[in-house]
Amino acid sequence: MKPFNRVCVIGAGAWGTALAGVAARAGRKVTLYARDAAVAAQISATRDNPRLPGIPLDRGIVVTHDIAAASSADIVIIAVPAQHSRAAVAALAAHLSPGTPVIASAKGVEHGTRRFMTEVIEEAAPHAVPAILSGPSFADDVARGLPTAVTLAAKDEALAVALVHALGSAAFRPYHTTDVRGVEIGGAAKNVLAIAAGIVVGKQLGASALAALTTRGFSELVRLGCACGGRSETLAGLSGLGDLILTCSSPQSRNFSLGIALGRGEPAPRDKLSEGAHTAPALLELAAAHDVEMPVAQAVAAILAGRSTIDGAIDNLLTRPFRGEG
Ligand SMILES: NC(=O)C1=CN([C@@H]2O[C@H](COP(=O)(O)OP(=O)(O)OC[C@H]3O[C@@H](n4cnc5c(N)ncnc54)[C@H](O)[C@@H]3O)[C@@H](O)[C@H]2O)C=CC1
Ligand SMILES: O=C(CO)COP(=O)(O)O
Repeated sequence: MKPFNRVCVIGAGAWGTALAGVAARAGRKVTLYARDAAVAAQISATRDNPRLPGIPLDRGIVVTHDIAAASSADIVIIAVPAQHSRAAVAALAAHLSPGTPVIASAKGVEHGTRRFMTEVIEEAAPHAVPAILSGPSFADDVARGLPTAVTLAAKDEALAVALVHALGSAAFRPYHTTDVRGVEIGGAAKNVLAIAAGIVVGKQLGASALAALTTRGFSELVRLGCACGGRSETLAGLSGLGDLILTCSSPQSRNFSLGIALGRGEPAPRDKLSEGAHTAPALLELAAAHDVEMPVAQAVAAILAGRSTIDGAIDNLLTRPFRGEG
C-alpha cells in the first residue's frame, strides 16, 4: 500500500480543526478546508479557530477555501455535521483521485435516507474508498494533544492499518477494525442516548438512575448495532461503550448538555450542534425497520418532537413491564 502523506480535512469546525492537528502531529502535510472564505482567511491569519479558542493551529496546516486542494490529498477526512455530509462529499467528489480513502468522522444517521456516513460517501463519491473514525474524543481534548483513543474502520484491513499509521501518534491512538457498521452505529446512537442521560441529570434523578439509564441505553445500542450487522466486540469498544460513557457523563458533551437543559426546563444551549437531536428520528426508523426496541431513544425522540413531556416520558420508562435483562 502506498504511504499516505497528504491529508485534506473538509470542515473547519471544532472537530475538523482538531483532526487537522492530529494529522499534522502525526507528521502529515495537512490542508484544512473551510467552506466560508472569510472563515478560512480568519483562521489562516490568526491561527486560531473560535470553535477551539486559545488552542493555536499547528504551524504547518494550510487553511484554504479552495475545494480543489483536495485533489492532491492521499487521505480526505470529512468533518462536517452528519446532515451536511452528503453535500460536502458531493462538492468534493469531482476533485478526488480514484481510490482515495475518505474517512467519515461525523456521528449520525442521515435523515430521509437512514444512511450511515460511509454509505453517504459511497453514494456521493462512488470512486472513493470510505472509512470511519469514531470514539470517545472531545475536539478540545484532541486539539490540546491530551491522550485519546478511537476506532478507525475500513472494510479492507490493510487500509485500516495504513490509515492508523498515517494518523496515529502517542497522544492520538486509533485502533483498527474492519467492522465499519459497528463503528458508525456506536457514534450515532450514543448521541441520542446522551440526551437522555443529560435529562436524568437535569431532573436530579440521582447517580443510580444515571447508571441505570446509561446501561439500559447501551443494551439498546448493542441490539440495534447487532441487528444492523455490527459486531458485539466493536459495540463494547471505544466507538460504542467508550463513547457512550464519555458522552453520558461529561457536560463537555453538547448532547449531554442539551439533555441537562431540557431536564431543568431551560432553553437549549444556543449555537451548539447536538447531533443526537438530528439523528433521533432516523435512528428510530432504523430500529423499527429491524424490529429492535429502543425505549430510551424513543423517549428522547418523543420529547424533542413535542409528542411527550419529560415527566410523561419518564413515567412511561418506569412503568414498562418487568423483564429479563438483556
Ligand atoms: N466536537 C467534537 O468534540 C466532536 C465532534 N464529532 C463530530 O464531528 C461532526 C462535526 O462536529 P463539530 O466540528 O464539532 O461541529 P461544528 O459545529 O464545530 O463545525 C461544523 C463545521 O462544518 C462546516 N460545514 C457544514 N456544512 C459544510 C459543507 N457542506 N462543506 C464544508 N463545511 C461544512 C461548518 O461551516 C462548520 O465549520 C459532528 O458529526 C460531530 O458529532 C466527533 C467527535 C468529536
Ligand atoms: O462525540 C463526541 C465525543 O466523543 C462529542 O460529543 P458531543 O457532540 O455531544 O459534544
